[in-house]
Amino acid sequence: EKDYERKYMYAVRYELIKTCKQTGARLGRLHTPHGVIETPIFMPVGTQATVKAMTPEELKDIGSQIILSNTYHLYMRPGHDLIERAGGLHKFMNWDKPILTDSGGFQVFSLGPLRKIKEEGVEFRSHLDGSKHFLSPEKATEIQNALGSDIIMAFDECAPYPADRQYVKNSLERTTRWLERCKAAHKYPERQALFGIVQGGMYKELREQSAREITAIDLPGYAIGGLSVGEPKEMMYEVLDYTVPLLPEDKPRYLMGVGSPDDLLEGVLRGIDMFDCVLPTRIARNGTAMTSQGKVVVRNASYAEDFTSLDPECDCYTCRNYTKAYLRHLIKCNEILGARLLTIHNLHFLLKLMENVREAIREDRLLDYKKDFFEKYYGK
Ligand SMILES: CNc1nc2c(CC[C@H]3O[C@H](OC)[C@H](OC)[C@@H](OC)[C@@H]3OC)c3nc(N)[nH]c(=O)c3cc2[nH]1
Repeated sequence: EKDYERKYMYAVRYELIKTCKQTGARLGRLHTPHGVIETPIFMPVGTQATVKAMTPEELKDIGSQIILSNTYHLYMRPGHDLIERAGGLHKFMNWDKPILTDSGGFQVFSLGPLRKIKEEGVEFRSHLDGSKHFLSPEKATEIQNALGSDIIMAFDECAPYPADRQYVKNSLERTTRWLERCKAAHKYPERQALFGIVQGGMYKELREQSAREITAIDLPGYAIGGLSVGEPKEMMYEVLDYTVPLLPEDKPRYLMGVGSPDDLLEGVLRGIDMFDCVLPTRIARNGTAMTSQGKVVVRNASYAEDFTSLDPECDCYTCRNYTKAYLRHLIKCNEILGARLLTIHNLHFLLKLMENVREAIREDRLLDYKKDFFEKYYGK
């Protein structure tokens, strides 16, 4: 039975190991064609088939189990057909662990006025040369089939924030129809897991409607979309409070576009298993580090002669070998090594945070861990 399910029912199978007695947090394993992923997990973002400034070996050294890449960007450049001819995204970027790709929905919607939404799909202009393009559920699925990612996301509309109730209702109902079309167009369900995405904005009844409609479609996993779009943190947590319980316990739950350390912890407490965010890599390139003592902006003059390591409690390559003064120098000179060393540290920091979270769940002490972390990182 297990083997049958493993081989033929789903490309990705979630194994719930335990639920933390103190909270709703879960410890799990995600079995994929490219390996097993321990959850809760933070997934580094590699938009253009690379996690910026990192080699695959460095990503593995810091504990990355899965990385993300972007359908919209890869379709635009170098083209999903070229990547297919290269043997698929894993081969093209020399990454033999799991890959998750977004459907491009979020990207084309964030292109703003350049795009027109219709039942058929979305017409938009390329951010590179202004040429006209069209993305539909079928096209987004075809692109991800060509890329060969282990987890592919449904083509959805991430409603803007704020958005009026009727708009959000029409949008979520179209997203459900689009999910049916993605599932019908999906060529390899036995080796690429299609995840549905729950929408519904910040409206309780609409979130309940979307969760009902999306989970009525049998899939290997489900995401909560339409959050981390500028709404207040408390609002996002409230939406999670009433949306997560509507998702099936035996499938992975992915909160898209989240997040900062506090959002990761608050999401885990509410039963989320998977997260992605550009934050750690993006702020690294601007010279900001996430450390056990909170954020450190190495560019600040106060670090000019600070010959201590970035984070006394961190054992990453950067913290073992370089000082704040040297990192500040590299960032001030806009040296590539500066971006590399801070990216290594920030990704290691978040991956280590999630490893500590998994251990805390295992030992039923996640609330205590969260309290300690908040006091040290946020000073509260
Ligand atoms: C930040 N708040 C945020 N990001 C949302 C992403 C995109 C995630 C996407 O966000 C970047 O693309 C722009 C990342 O590339 C830079 C992508 O990684 C490859 C990542 O793909 C999973 C959403 N994607 C879909 N399909 N649907 C959503 O409702 C949604 C909501 C998000 N909120």
